[in-house]
Amino acid sequence: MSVPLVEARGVTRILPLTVPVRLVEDVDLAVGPGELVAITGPSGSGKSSLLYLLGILDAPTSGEILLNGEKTHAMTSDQRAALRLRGIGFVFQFHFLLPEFSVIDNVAIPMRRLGALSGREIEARSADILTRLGLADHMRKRPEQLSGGQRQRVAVARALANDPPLILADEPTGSLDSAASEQVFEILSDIAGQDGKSVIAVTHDTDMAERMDRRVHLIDGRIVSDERRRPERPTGRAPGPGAAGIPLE
Ligand SMILES: Nc1ncnc2c1ncn2[C@@H]1O[C@H](COP(=O)(O)OP(=O)(O)OP(=O)(O)O)[C@@H](O)[C@H]1O
Repeated sequence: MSVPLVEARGVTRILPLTVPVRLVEDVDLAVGPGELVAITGPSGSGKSSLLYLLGILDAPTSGEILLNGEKTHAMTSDQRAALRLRGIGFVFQFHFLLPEFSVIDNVAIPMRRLGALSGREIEARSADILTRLGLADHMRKRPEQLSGGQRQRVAVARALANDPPLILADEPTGSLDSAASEQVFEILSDIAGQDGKSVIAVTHDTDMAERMDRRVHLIDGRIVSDERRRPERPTGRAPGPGAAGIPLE
């Protein structure tokens, strides 16, 4: 792997409570473009904590997180927010769509915040992403008019809005039935395999984890195994438009 898209180097996160809580301990992890990585482990093993650290939503107590080779430790919170907006798409177990907005307007939110495209371009791009995710007939609906699986696909579409090279998903299929889970899995798999994005997903679903390129298993905040099922994708492959690096501005 040349420069990993996201890297944790010796990352430890301790919550400074009266009795300090060790969430993540001495984690080294490097993920390259096009990799589809499962983070697994028992409940309370630190999976979500690690994902939030990789997504610079939280900061390590010691060690460092690098995005596209850039150290994030010394960045201001504004710089981190800008980096997240452009460089990282998040998908959570619960979709967190805005109920008063239409599906297409929910997908447009990150693009409007970024302010790089015109209103017409935003509308066209939102429609393209939703069409790709099989939601062309639902764009003008409100989230409440959709099934759980459709809503989660809208959440994935929103995560893709600014074409980030990194997608972080926390139990993305945790509240879905098996058919809807399969659809979301296929989409995440395509985002990695076809678009060349790095996709890291926390999951309790061992069957799904087995089908990913790589499985990182945590116990008590430590990585106890890191198994690659498929060889690393050659770095020349894939990265689609905007996926080659994370712009810092
Ligand atoms: N704010 C907090 N205060 C106290 N303990 C916390 C806090 N946040 C997390 N923890 C504890 O830290 C540990 C790791 O939590 P984390 O949510 O990362 O685990 P997880 O593997 O994602 O769990 P799950 O599979 O149940 O979602 C757990 O034991 C959790 O209870």
